[in-house]
Amino acid sequence: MMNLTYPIMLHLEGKKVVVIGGGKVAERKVCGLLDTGALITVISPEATDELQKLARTGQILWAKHRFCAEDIKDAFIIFAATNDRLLNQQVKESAAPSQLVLMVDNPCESDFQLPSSFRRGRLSIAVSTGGASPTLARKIRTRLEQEFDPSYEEYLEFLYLKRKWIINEVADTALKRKLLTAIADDEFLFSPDREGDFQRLYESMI
Ligand SMILES: C[C@@]1(CC(=O)O)c2cc3[nH]c(cc4nc(cc5[nH]c(cc(n2)[C@H]1CCC(=O)O)[C@@](C)(CC(=O)O)[C@@H]5CCC(=O)O)C(CC(=O)O)=C4CCC(=O)O)c(CCC(=O)O)c3CC(=O)O
Ligand SMILES: NC(=O)C1=CN([C@@H]2O[C@H](COP(=O)(O)OP(=O)(O)OC[C@H]3O[C@@H](n4cnc5c(N)ncnc54)[C@H](O)[C@@H]3O)[C@@H](O)[C@H]2O)C=CC1
Repeated sequence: MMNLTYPIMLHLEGKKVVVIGGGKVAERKVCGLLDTGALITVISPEATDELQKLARTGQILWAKHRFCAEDIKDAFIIFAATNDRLLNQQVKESAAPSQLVLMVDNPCESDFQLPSSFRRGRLSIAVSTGGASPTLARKIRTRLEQEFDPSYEEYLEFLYLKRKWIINEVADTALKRKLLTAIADDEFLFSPDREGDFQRLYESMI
């Protein structure tokens, strides 16, 4: 029986992430890293138009040369995303055991895999098939995007602010618990007046 993977949400602000290769797959991995605050470097003699644009606008660094071991010094995460299987393997071998390496053509020997994911503000939804079928992961993600539509972004912001308020202002543990459960009810998702509904709920409980 194979070991299971462990889902995790990483804070990457200020962390060095190196992507070896500048093709379509490298581009997809890079796009998923934008807006995380990671310091992204692409190592590749060639790069897609989109990667070149990201380099021009300063969102990533592009080192226009072939991989050498020095490139991954101090990297927290490394994507070996070239079309050369041996080179991808060599990247893994050049890395320290504590560095997280993903080889795009070798899931079994990689330290992690990427799920298919989307965001609605503070809400992240990620789907993994453990390498069985990235296409199915994408299909499920597309289905979930319909259910968890863009209205969730505002809803999550409401939940975030109200939860913070409740934790800071409500001392009674039982009432706190009741309020935190109540704000996650569908009623607030569909409400045209969340603030008013919350005030009424709060007053009915105190
Ligand atoms: C193990 C994993 C490691 C990793 O993270 O890279 C991996 C590995 C491989 N992918 C391959 C192929 C494809 N990958 C995609 C797409 C995605 N691949 C992603 C993740 C993962 N891919 C990880 C497992 C995730 C899981 O299982 O759930 C997604 C979800 C996330 C992302 O990349 O950001 C993103 C969809 C994003 C989205 O749209 O939502 C497509 C479809 C397409 O391009 O449209 C195809 C072609 C069709 C097909 O194969 O199904 C190949 C074979 C290469 C070959 O030999 O041809 C390998 C290598 C192997 O399997 O050995
Ligand atoms: N994990 C995943 O999600 C997927 C993985 N794959 C795998 O990913 C590989 C790459 O796919 P694409 O991006 O479409 O290929 P591609 O051919 O578009 O790009 C390959 C890139 O690698 C770079 N490269 C080659 N040798 C290099 C070296 N020594 N140093 C630095 N860069 C070097 C090239 O300049 C090029 O930019 C495929 O061969 C396939 O095995 C394919 C689809 C999905």
